Amino acid sequence: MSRVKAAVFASGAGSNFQAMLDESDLACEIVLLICDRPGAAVIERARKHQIPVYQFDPKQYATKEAYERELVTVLKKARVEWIFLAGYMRIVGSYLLHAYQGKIVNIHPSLLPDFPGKDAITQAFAAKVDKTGVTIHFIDEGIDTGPIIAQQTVDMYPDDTIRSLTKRIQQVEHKLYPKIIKQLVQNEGEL
Ligand SMILES: Nc1nc2c(c(=O)[nH]1)N[C@@H](CN(C=O)c1ccc(C(=O)N[C@@H](CCC(=O)O)C(=O)O)cc1)CN2
Ligand SMILES: NCC(=O)N[C@@H]1O[C@H](COP(=O)([O-])[O-])[C@@H](O)[C@H]1O
Repeated sequence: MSRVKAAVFASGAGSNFQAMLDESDLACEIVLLICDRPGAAVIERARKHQIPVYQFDPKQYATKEAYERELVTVLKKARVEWIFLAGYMRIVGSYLLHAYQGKIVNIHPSLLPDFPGKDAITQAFAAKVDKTGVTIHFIDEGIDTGPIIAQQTVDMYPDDTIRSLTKRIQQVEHKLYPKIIKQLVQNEGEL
């Protein structure tokens, strides 16, 4: 029986995408990388693993729905059932949300609801909290407001820099995301 198919959406370095590729027992098959940033390092990671890449430039479209309609056509043609956002820096609009209701998951580098948005690590560092962490959640129309699936804390130390904190957070992400993906896919969205 063929595995459930998934797509990853990413905009940057792609270390979480790489962690999924390196996981031998992910329970789903990553069949497509969607990237909104031509030249992003994540694209080369996909190429090295012979994963098809669909690149798009949002600035070439009049509206978010216009490019999301194209994305959904590509996703459905590839029989994608799950979408995992991994450093995808676009707000997912209602068209894509409804096409994949309850099947779009995001990873965020803070203990939501603390520090939502694009610069969570910088926010936590500036707030001088003694711990932060990682959140994996379903997405909804809001930003980082969807139902939380899993969280793991990461301690902060007085001599931390943003770089050292980011490294520890991403070490947690690279273990937690593949683990949660496997559980979600095997349990059809339930944990
Ligand atoms: N509908 C949702 N979409 C996304 C979510 C979400 O929770 N709901 N999570 C984000 C990831 N993210 C932070 O966690 C985030 C990404 C992008 C933005 C943002 O303001 N993007 C702007 C501009 C992007 C750009 O200039 O490159 C935009 O897309 O209009 C905020 C938070 C992923 N998507
Ligand atoms: N707002 C969402 C957000 O900040 N996501 C964060 O982007 C990074 C992507 O790294 P990667 O490209 O190396 O996987 C990850 O740390 C992820 O938590």
